[in-house]
Amino acid sequence: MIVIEDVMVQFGGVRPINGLTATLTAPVAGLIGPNGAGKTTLLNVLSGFVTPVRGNVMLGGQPLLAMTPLQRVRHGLRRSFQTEQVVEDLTVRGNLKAIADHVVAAPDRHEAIDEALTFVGLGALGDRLGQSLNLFERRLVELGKCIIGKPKLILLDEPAAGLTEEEGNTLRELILRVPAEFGAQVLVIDHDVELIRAMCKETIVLDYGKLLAIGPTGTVLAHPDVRRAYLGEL
Ligand SMILES: Nc1ncnc2c1ncn2[C@@H]1O[C@H](COP(=O)(O)OP(=O)(O)OP(=O)(O)O)[C@@H](O)[C@H]1O
Repeated sequence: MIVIEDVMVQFGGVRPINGLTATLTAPVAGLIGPNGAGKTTLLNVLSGFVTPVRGNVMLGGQPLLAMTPLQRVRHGLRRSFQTEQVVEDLTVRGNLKAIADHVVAAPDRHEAIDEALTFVGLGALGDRLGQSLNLFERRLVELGKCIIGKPKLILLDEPAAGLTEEEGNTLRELILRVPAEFGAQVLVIDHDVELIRAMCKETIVLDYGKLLAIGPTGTVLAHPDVRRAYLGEL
């Protein structure tokens, strides 16, 4: 469960997050909003790259904001980025080891990496270099990195962007299995409303840094303010 209390982020005169209070409990939750709504900034607050001027964030009952990004990773926070972060001159296994080294005890690392590779279907590609991977394989490596070492919360920024429909569906099915199989909550940012509808039981909508709506995804997407602000309806 993520609890966000009165969070404000200020960059000069801009407030990309402006007094946001919200609690997300669904195993797979969605985060949507128009361009510039503050979605990426909220992910940056959760992962520790942006420090709010005020507010509080709790993950699994523990306050996050006092932790460094690495402490948050050790506390169970994982993140994938819009542009995937696969290291080109490491193998697939090496990419997973880079995170396992921080979050899994040495004797258990090999098994944790094998488990993640098998889950994402890259068992046969463990020795391939990052630079030889296509976009879908890179997304799978990213997801593999996210599930290593008892994650509590996985933040996915547009996980299916640029993938074919079939690849997107495969990734979606894997993401939906994560809460039950790895015990982590997943928060997905995406502009694809149908993807959010298909994946997320609960959705939060931001608009200019403020909460526009939160609740069951179907209810939220039918909300007149959301349809106006986000879906462009009058
Ligand atoms: N480092 C920064 N300095 C100044 N302004 C920033 C900074 N980062 C973000 N902003 C501004 O904060 C606002 C929210 O940006 P953010 O990237 O969080 O929105 P977003 O909802 O993720 O948008 P998109 O869907 O386009 O990725 C925008 O007006 C943006 O220009």
